[in-house]
Amino acid sequence: MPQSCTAQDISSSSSPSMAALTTLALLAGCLALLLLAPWARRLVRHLLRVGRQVYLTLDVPGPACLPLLGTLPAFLRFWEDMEGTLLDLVAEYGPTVRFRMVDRVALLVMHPDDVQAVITYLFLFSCTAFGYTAPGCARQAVCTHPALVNKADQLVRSLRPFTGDGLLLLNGREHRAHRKAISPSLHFDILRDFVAVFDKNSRALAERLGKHADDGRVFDVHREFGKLTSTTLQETVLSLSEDQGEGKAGDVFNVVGDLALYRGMRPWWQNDTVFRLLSPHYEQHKRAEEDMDTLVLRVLAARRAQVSRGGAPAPPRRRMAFLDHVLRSEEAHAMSEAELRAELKTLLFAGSATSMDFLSYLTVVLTILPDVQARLQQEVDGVFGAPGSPGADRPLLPEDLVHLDFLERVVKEALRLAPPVPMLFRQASSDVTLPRGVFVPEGTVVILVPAGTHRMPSVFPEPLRFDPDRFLPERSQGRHPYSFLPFSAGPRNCVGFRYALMFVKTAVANLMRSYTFVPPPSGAPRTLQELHRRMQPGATMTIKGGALVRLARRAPGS
Ligand code: HEM
Repeated sequence: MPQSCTAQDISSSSSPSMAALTTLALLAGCLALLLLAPWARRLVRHLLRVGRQVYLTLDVPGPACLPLLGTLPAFLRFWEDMEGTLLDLVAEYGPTVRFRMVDRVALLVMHPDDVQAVITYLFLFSCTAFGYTAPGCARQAVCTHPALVNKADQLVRSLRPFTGDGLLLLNGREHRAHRKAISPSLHFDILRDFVAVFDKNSRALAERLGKHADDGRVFDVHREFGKLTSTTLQETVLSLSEDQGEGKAGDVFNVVGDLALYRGMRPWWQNDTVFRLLSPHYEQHKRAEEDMDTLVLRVLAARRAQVSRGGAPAPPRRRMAFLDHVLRSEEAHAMSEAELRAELKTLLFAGSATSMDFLSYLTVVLTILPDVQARLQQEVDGVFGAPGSPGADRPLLPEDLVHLDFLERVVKEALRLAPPVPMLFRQASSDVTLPRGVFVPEGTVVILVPAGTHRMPSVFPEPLRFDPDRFLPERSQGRHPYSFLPFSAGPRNCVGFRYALMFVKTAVANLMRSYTFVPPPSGAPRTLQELHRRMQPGATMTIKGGALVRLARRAPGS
């Protein structure tokens, strides 16, 4: 009779293989579940993508990686102290530096050849390697390659709640369409009309500053420039007069910039639910979103109604605000209400913090370099007459700006040394090789750092010296066209760069007509190097502790 097997036998004879099978089945089940869940699939895909980025950029030099965190601490250190670390990074690793963040690889790109490729989308690559040879081309050709045209997705996610999908964040066809609708409204002829507003508001600022000149006390000129910039933008973009506009708009834009960067830099705050439940900044974030909406909603609704009724008289051609131009343009009719709102918020945000921070930086530079300030005053007096002379008080006209050559060079040199937008973020939508041979895998974030490009001694000799005359035409000849990027370049350059230059020149000229900026007796930076150590990168570069100055009235005939 065959022996029956006992339970004991079963467990002892088959337990190892059964246990292994069960474990395997469980694992396979979990894996299948994971792969079926969309979020799990996304996660696995993302990890594979990042792994590929890491592997294919192993030969690009960069700081050493920590387990899990990668080079995030090194990147945040660089972010906190760009002045102190930028040149060291370049000296150690060269003009392309690789960072490995928690969830992606980022490459800092500073060499003008590579910069050109990134922002003009033109790539020099070996045609034969792609099995394609351009007519008349033996090995290399300039080919249009849109791989790096898109903004990095963290930037888009962190700024979108505030501005919506405006020019700064849009990609591809939508970007081109909006750009086409908006650019004509910032045309040179229209900007000439805005000079009257720039002049009126900066003279009002000069008047307000009189009290500081009289009491001789130290004050933070950044707040004043905030008011000047936001009032002027609201007037020229939305057609709001000073008392209709939102006086605190400048503060809102600063907060928005800081919050967007704070969130964009920290991968753990990317998820909306996590940010809402856990972040100490959520309430502030929500308020700032509401403030941005409030700024444009009221005006846009009223103006749209006017235009569609057709009854409201068009504002006189002179002083017509940007919004009035856009609403009357054919392209804008194709834009939805939400798109138009996003563009208005984008223009106000992009134009405000950049201009006010730059004016503050330039003013502090003038306190440190009295010779430059004296030369500026001399030039301004040559155009308007010395203080107290007949006509010295006349309004500034667009024609005057053409004669302020030295001022233009001072502005450019200040933009070179401290470009207000510290980093430009792009993300590779496919694999691409930069002209100097660095391979950029799909998904990699490419960060242009204008301050790094602007300090390459091969392009700007003695790069740390403030020398406005390096922008004289004879000294600019032969300079790489993509070595000076305060407004970026190419099809995604700053749409407001002419506006910004005219506005800044008008404001500085009007202040120089009446005042001399003087350094505070103590606690202020005494050298450019000290000033640069205090520059704090955010969405724009601000001065830690504010732009502290004193003001002295210029004596008649001085
Ligand atoms: C000193 C002042 C300014 C500086 C340094 C500056 C700099 C820049 C830079 C570097 C970019 C490119 C950003 C990127 O690629 O990520 C940019 C884009 C932009 N700027 Fe400015 N900007 C200034 C003033 C203004 C003003 C006054 C306006 C509006 C009136 C403006 C509107 C814009 C817009 C809409 C974009 C997005 C353009 C696009 O992607 O097509 N900016 N700006």
